[in-house]
Amino acid sequence: MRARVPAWRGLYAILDLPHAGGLEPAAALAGLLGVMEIGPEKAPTIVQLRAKHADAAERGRLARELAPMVRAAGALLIVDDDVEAAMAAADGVHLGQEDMAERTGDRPWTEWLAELRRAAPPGFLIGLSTHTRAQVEHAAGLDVDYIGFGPILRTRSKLAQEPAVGFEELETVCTVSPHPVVAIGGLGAEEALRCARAGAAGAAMIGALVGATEAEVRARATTLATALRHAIDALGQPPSR
Ligand SMILES: Cc1ncc(COP(=O)(O)OP(=O)(O)O)c(N)n1
Ligand SMILES: Cc1nc(C(=O)O)sc1CCOP(=O)(O)O
Ligand SMILES: [Mg+2]
Repeated sequence: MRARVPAWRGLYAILDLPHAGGLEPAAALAGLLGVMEIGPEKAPTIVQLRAKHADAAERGRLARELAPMVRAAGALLIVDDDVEAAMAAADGVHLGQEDMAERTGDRPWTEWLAELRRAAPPGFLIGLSTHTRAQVEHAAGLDVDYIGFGPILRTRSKLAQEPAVGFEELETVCTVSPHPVVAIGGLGAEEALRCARAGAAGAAMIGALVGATEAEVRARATTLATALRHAIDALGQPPSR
């Protein structure tokens, strides 16, 4: 089985704050979105706000500030970790295995996710990190919209990382997962294209999108987004929504 291809296929840009290139959040985001060159194939289709060092109030403020820019570009804003900030201002949330364990405690994940679905607006996206085949198989029974799978290669952007899974395992996971797969971890342009050819719906990146100026970020994001969309569409499966 191959998962359906979502409309948001392509570049999944992670805006990791504080920005490693020293840019303010809005400038880094403007670069990612390629403001002057927006077209469905030239910009990331998803931007994730990942602000691990911000407190809840600051994360909420950032999500409210950035959401209109992301939406004006025709993309979706996902907030990492923070369900409350995501529900208040964004189009979805991304949760890791540890986030889920903390949130659910002794409760079944299915039950907690059903509650989240009921509370969330229609179309709200829920993403879940997976790092092993067992986690992918567990996720298959969960009401999530996509899984992150990685790290594909070792990453410099996350200290506490799981062992690298590699491209062959990604290809298998893309075949067995009913959910669209977003590949993550250690990806540059070449690696992202390999992920697309392995069947990933998206390639998520932090480091490959960092630049010291807005123009530099824009050049990186535009090139990557365009190449990825072409590679994914070349597989020939029409997007489902
Ligand atoms: C698309 C995507 N995939 C995986 C992750 C990692 O989430 P998590 O394991 O919760 O780690 P943190 O990013 O929260 O440190 C992600 N953020 N996005
Ligand atoms: C945030 C994150 N999660 C990962 C996972 O394996 O779940 S890897 C990762 C870091 C991705 O950054 P870069 O593109 O710079 O390697
Ligand atoms: Mg997390």
